[in-house]
Amino acid sequence: MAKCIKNFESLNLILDACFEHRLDRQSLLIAFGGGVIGDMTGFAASIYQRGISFIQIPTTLLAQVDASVGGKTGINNRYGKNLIGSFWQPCAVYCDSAFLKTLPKREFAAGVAEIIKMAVTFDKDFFEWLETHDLHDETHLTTAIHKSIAIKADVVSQDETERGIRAILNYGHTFAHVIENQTQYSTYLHGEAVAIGIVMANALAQKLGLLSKEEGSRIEALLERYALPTHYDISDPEAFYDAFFLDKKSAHDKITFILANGIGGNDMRNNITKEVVLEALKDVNV
Ligand SMILES: O=C(O)C(=O)C[C@@H](O)[C@H](O)[C@H](O)COP(=O)(O)O
Ligand SMILES: [Zn+2]
Repeated sequence: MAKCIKNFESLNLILDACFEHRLDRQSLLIAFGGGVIGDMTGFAASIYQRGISFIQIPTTLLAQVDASVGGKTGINNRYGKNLIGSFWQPCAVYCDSAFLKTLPKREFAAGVAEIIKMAVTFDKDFFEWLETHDLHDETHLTTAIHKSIAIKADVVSQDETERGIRAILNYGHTFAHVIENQTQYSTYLHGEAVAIGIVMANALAQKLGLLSKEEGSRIEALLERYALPTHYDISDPEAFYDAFFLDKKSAHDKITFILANGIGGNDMRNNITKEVVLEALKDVNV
């Protein structure tokens, strides 16, 4: 699976190629591929000779609706996901839905998970539209891509470096990143881990009275309609909990959880006790 190449070794290969081809500060890198390629190319562009331009040509659904937009770049290390990186905006993002025609089913579903993420946290009407429209239909897919990019662009334009509202785009990710790291980026695609993370975050939101059981079930049903995984066996809840502290949203020993506040709403909480979090994890670990 591609995520295991998002590391220092691959980054070095890109930088070496830049030097070998004598790229200069006027040069331009083109990230042509999925989210991993975009994240690594963007990061290389941000540090090569203190920063050169790059453009994104995303070829997966996940990269088109999410990863290519907003300028988050980076790599993973043994401590966790995307822990080394930069904010570096592409000078353009070109999305062509023709690339999606040959996308493997799992890759397609992984992108849908990020679309659902945006609908749940920002747009109830969009969520209800997703419940009644099949994204395997090309016209519906195009509508969903436009809508997701619009939501993301709106959020990023308010908070480019994630000091506030942009963190909402991390709904499901606090859990997903731990799952991805624990499984060495080789079991789940990023969007699949996000789908599981959304269900875990929803269990927590339900414990806090932010989300009803019925709303949680609707979200889970929509994820399952695209054959996305919604369950992960947590073998060691304490270790799972401890891993949250490496999340970039945690500060001063406090973990910030991004939660749905009803469908179409969101909330950020950094005062949830460990006991409540562990209880929520227990609820989904059956
Ligand atoms: O663009 C954002 O902001 C996001 O959080 C989008 C996420 O879907 C994406 O996976 C992002 O790379 C996660 O960022 P991170 O800061 O949690 O590593
Ligand atoms: Zn993501």
